[in-house]
Formats: sequence, structure tokens, C-alpha cells
Amino acid sequence: MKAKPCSNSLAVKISQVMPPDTNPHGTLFGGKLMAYIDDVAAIAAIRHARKNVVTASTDSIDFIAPVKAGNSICVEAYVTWTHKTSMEIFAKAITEDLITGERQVCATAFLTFVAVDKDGRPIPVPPVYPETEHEKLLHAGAPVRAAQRRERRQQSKQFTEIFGADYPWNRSK
Ligand SMILES: CC(=O)SCCNC(=O)CCNC(=O)[C@H](O)C(C)(C)COP(=O)(O)OP(=O)(O)OC[C@H]1O[C@@H](n2cnc3c(N)ncnc32)[C@H](O)[C@@H]1OP(=O)(O)O
Repeated sequence: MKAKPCSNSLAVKISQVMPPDTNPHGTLFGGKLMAYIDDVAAIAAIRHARKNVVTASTDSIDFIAPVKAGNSICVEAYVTWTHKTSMEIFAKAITEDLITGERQVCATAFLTFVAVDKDGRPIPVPPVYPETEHEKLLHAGAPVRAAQRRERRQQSKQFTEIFGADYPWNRSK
């Protein structure tokens, strides 16, 4: 498959934070921001693969600064690295006080998406290559992050086996 540049997958979403999406502090719900990030990252992954994708995992999301109601929130995401069927996506969210123009990074995250066929089975994706300094930095660090994810996935599988699928109310003490 022909390699594509990171920039080919760039997806951006900008919106104004409205009160229904805020918590009692008047700032954006963390869960809402996570949904924005997943949404934009999925578009980037589909753009790169030109196939259906699923979210396989999200690395830790660091909430760096709160996002006030009335501010804008801009999420950008692009594919930084690919393996066989999986793609790493970097997402960055910035918030802007629309009155003063002050901007802040409010969150960054790495997500992994997997391209799937109509039965949900993983299928190959094209390679990606970096062009800018930022893209090169992210691309170079990706194999180490992927190895950490493989290790974490093994731990998750172990927890799944240990804790099982019992409902809490059926669990014996
Ligand atoms: C857009 C959305 O909202 S989708 C909804 C939320 N997501 C989901 O429902 C996905 C549920 N999970 C699944 O369907 C499956 O576990 C899949 C498709 C992610 C993986 O399928 P599996 O049959 O386990 O495939 P397999 O073990 O071969 O892994 C396939 C690839 O996914 C990668 N992968 C799987 N799980 C993870 C994970 N937790 N973190 C990072 N990468 C992962 C593997 O490393 C592999 O990558 P590679 O082919 O590039 O080397």
C-alpha cells in the first residue's frame, strides 16, 4: 500500500462550549472533551485508512487546563504512526477565550485505532510518513509507546480473566 503523509489525515473540530456541556464549576465535562477527542481522532484514522475503524485504546488523557463555558474548544488530530492494522493518532485540544483571544492547550492524548472489515476483523492500513518537525518527533517516539500499549493490553487481559463478567449484585463475597 502506498504511504501517505501525516498531514493527509489531519482532522479539526472547533465549537463553542455551551452550558449543557459543563459541570457545576462552569467548565467543560471531562467526558465531553474525551468524546470530542475520540470523534476527531476517528475521522483522522478513517481518512488515513479509507476504511472503517474502531478505537482500540486511548492512552492517558491529560487535562491540562479547564475549558470555561463561552470559550471555544478546538481539537486537532492526525495519524502519527502505523503498524499492520493499527494507527496511532495524536490529538491536541486548545481552548480560546473568545473575548480576550487568550489560548491554552487544555488536553493532549494518543489514541490507537484499528481498521476493520465488515465483520469487525482487523485489516491492513497504509504506512504513514512524517514531514514537519512535530510529526517527526511523534513518529520517532511511537514504537516505544506501542510497546508500552502491548504490555498494558496483556495486563488488561489478565484483569479480565481475574475479575470476569459477573454483575456486582451477583458477586459472592
Ligand atoms: C470509533 C468507535 O467509537 S469504536 C467503539 C469502541 N471500540 C470498540 O468497540 C473496539 C472493540 N475491540 C475490538 O473490536 C478488537 O479488540 C480490535 C479490533 C480492536 C482488535 O481485534 P483483535 O482481534 O484483538 O486483533 P489483534 O490482537 O490482531 O490486534 C489487531 C491490532 O490492534 C492492535 N491492538 C489491539 N488492541 C489494542 C489496544 N488495546 N491498544 C493498542 N493497540 C491494540 C494490535 O496491536 C494490532 O495492531 P497491528 O495489527 O498494527 O500489529
